[in-house]
Amino acid sequence: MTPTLWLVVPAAGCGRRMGADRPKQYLTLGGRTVLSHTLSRLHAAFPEARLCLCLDADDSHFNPAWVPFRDWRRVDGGVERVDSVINALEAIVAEEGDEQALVLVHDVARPCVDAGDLARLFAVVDDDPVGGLLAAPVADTMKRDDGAGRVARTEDRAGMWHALTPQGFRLGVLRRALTRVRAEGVTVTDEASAVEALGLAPRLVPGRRDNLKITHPEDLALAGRILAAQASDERSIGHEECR
Ligand SMILES: Nc1ccn([C@@H]2O[C@H](COP(=O)(O)OP(=O)(O)OP(=O)(O)O)[C@@H](O)[C@H]2O)c(=O)n1
Ligand SMILES: C[C@](O)(CO)[C@H](O)COP(=O)(O)O
Repeated sequence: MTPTLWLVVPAAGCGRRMGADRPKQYLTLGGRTVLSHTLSRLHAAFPEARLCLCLDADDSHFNPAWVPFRDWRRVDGGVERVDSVINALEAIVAEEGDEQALVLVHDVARPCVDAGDLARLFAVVDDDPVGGLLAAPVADTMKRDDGAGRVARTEDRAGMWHALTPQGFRLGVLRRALTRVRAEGVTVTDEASAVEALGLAPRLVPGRRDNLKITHPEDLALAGRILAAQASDERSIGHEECR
């Protein structure tokens, strides 16, 4: 039997760096919330997946109408991202008997994720014994600061990648990795770091650099321009196909 595909969307953050009057996933682009855009992108790529949405227990902004999935459930987020994802995995384990179920974890703050990237990531992680993540090769020169606003040194950018999301792993591997780093007090900012701490090497799946994580105020307008450009490209491709 084909293992189930689960999508975990951490959406319980407060958007401190955005500094808005609400969590950034509830800011709007083109009249729709960031959360709605992100879930629509994931649903277009994986309409039959099962969704586990991590929301703050006191979230007063969420509207279930923004969830396009037929099979979805809400779990309470945790203090940190890793706690939110672990809460989702525990809810999945309670429903899913198969540790081989594939779990893709995607930030709600990444609404511009490309359908082709999603398809390529799924194809890789569905056929890999470890799993992997979308990532973009570093194209800028990278500086390490001295803590006082000056350059301490330039880092070698060869072989450096920006980790993006989704990041995809088998349920058993991911649950073991995240619970272990939390138990050991190891701080991780993505799922792949926890899997690496098991001594495993996730696959790097090259992804588009416009898979932006909305983090700072200027990112919102940039994400809006990316979404508009992607929509325009889709319309022009649609016209081409009609000719
Ligand atoms: N306790 C947390 C913290 C973060 N997230 C989610 O993890 C993703 C990436 O986190 P980040 O971009 O840091 O979002 P925030 O934590 O909201 O931002 P900030 O750090 O600026 O507060 C976001 O989709 C966020 O909603 C979560 O589900 N639970
Ligand atoms: C998971 C992630 O998006 C990969 O780059 C990133 O680590 C999230 O970091 P944040 O500080 O929680 O936004």
